[in-house]
Amino acid sequence: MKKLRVAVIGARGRMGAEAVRAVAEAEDMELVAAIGRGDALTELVDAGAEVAVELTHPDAVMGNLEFCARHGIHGVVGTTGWTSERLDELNGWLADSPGTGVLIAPNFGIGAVLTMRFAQQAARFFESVEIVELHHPDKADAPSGTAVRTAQLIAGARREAGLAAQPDATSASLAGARGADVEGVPVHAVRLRGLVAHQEVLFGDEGEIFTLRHDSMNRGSFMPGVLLGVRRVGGVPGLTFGLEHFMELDG
Ligand SMILES: NC(=O)C1=CN([C@@H]2O[C@H](COP(=O)(O)OP(=O)(O)OC[C@H]3O[C@@H](n4cnc5c(N)ncnc54)[C@H](OP(=O)(O)O)[C@@H]3O)[C@@H](O)[C@H]2O)C=CC1
Ligand SMILES: O=C(O)C1=N[C@H](C(=O)O)C[C@H](O)C1
Repeated sequence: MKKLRVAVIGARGRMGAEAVRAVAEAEDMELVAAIGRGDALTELVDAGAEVAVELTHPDAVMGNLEFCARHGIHGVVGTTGWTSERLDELNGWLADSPGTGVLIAPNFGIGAVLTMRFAQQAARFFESVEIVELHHPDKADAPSGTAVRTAQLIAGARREAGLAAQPDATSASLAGARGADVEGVPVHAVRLRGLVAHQEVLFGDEGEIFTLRHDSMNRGSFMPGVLLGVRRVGGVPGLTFGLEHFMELDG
């Protein structure tokens, strides 16, 4: 069997180290490069990497992906901090490199992807919704990429259903007390030693509260999603946003 030649960028980080282990143990993959800060990206080309798993930092991800796109190396990206401007730039590089695929997964956890899907489905039935995401205190970005994506999906479903803005009579508050406003959905970020990655989506209506909760108890929980992305990305040129597109959720 021909093995997929896979590299990890950010290999010495919390997620990167886990990904190095998962790729090395996968029977259909060969780990050909483990790139850390200060290592040359040309190692990817020298090693003949077909897919690069990118798990670094919002400040580093764009340079790494530009290099990969230029060299026809597919990307599986967990790094957060995505804006529409960044996605446009990435799409530009991919347009110049037809055949190259990039998957950006706000969350590789299967349960987290399902939470996002269920939240999207529930959104039109409830007047109010708020998101609480809870993470370890070493995380660089807030709110989490998962929470932003969840809020965007909920907001889109509310718009489609013609729902009005949520009720909120707050007229005096301390800055931040009502969370970040992501397309009309309040998102609250908790940073606490002992946590890994957790999210609650709270829906409310008259006399009824509906809560969706997902907990990643360790970073091994993300690895089945990472490996799924690595196996599938080469067959899907261009940008794919969200692991759900590789999970056949609709059939
Ligand atoms: N999509 C998902 O399911 C998940 C996504 N994440 C995201 O993945 C990213 C990484 O998270 P995590 O592993 O916890 O973070 P860490 O800080 O533990 O790891 C990041 C690693 O990337 C390295 N790094 C920074 N810049 C570069 C660069 N230019 N080239 C190569 N390596 C670089 C860092 O080196 P140094 O230590 O020297 O700075 C560090 O080793 C974050 O954006 C996080 O939000 C995390 C978990 C799950
Ligand atoms: O930094 C993390 O740890 C995580 N980052 C991702 C995010 O921002 O959503 C995914 C998961 O929540 C863990």
